[in-house]
Amino acid sequence: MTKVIALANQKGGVGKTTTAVNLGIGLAGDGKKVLLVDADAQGNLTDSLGFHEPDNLSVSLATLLAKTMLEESYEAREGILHHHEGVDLMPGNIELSAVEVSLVNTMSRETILRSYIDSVKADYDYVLIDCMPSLGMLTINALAAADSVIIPVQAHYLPAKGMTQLLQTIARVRRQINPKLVLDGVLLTMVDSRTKFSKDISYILRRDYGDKLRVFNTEIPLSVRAAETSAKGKSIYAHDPNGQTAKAYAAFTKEVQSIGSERRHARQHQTDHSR
Ligand SMILES: Nc1ncnc2c1ncn2[C@@H]1O[C@H](COP(=O)(O)OP(=O)(O)OP(=O)(O)O)[C@@H](O)[C@H]1O
Ligand SMILES: [Mg+2]
Repeated sequence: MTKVIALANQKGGVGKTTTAVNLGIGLAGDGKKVLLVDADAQGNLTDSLGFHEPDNLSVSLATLLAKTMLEESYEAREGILHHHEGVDLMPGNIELSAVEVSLVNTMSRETILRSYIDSVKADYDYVLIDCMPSLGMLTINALAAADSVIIPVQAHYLPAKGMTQLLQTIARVRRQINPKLVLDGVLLTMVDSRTKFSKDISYILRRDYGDKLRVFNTEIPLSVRAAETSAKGKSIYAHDPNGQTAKAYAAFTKEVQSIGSERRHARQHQTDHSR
């Protein structure tokens, strides 16, 4: 079964896109079929995968969302690009801004992205949606389309206030649109292990939220090599295979895969006991 994961945080620059790339390519390296969906008008995910002029693409997510809204038909694989490290990409670009505006007056405005993803997901084990830094309609659409959410948090800032708002939005989407939505957890990114501040953030997150949500064991280190990857159009595994960040993203990829099996075991356990 396909698992659809949204990478969301309305705070900008926390590592959503970098995580989408390296989790996606990490999963592909483990033999999974992966579609990355760029749901951000900045087109950073598309750019990071080497399609450096996303605004010049003739078909992108905006095209297909517009067709979905108008109930026009499209080819199942229309617009899907392939990256040489083994993942597919539904690119995004500036046209998503216009789509986001027109969603407001559309029927089923929260579930247009879900309809699109439902039409392509059978080909994939994982669909990862890279959200934009806002809690607007496109992010709501991503949460409505997802089975679970991963929240990257940059270890430089105390996330307290923004986190509460994000958790409330997730809870509201779960109540009103997508009851099966779960929060997989929070991923600490850009962790500078030399500073006490990074350690404090990690400690505070685990202390204040640890009983309500998973904080992934893996922390992504701050590294210039990670920051270089988007310009190169490749993953950290290709750019700096022996570095700490590649190791961390590989470990994080394993953690994400283990969540599915934990849940399956828990369900199995429940059904065994209810027999
Ligand atoms: N582990 C890391 N160490 C150092 N720099 C990083 C790391 N991860 C990401 N970066 C850099 O930090 C910046 C923000 O990362 P990224 O684009 O992944 O965040 P984002 O949450 O997707 O941002 P936005 O909210 O704008 O979409 C980028 O320039 C990226 O290259
Ligand atoms: Mg981004």
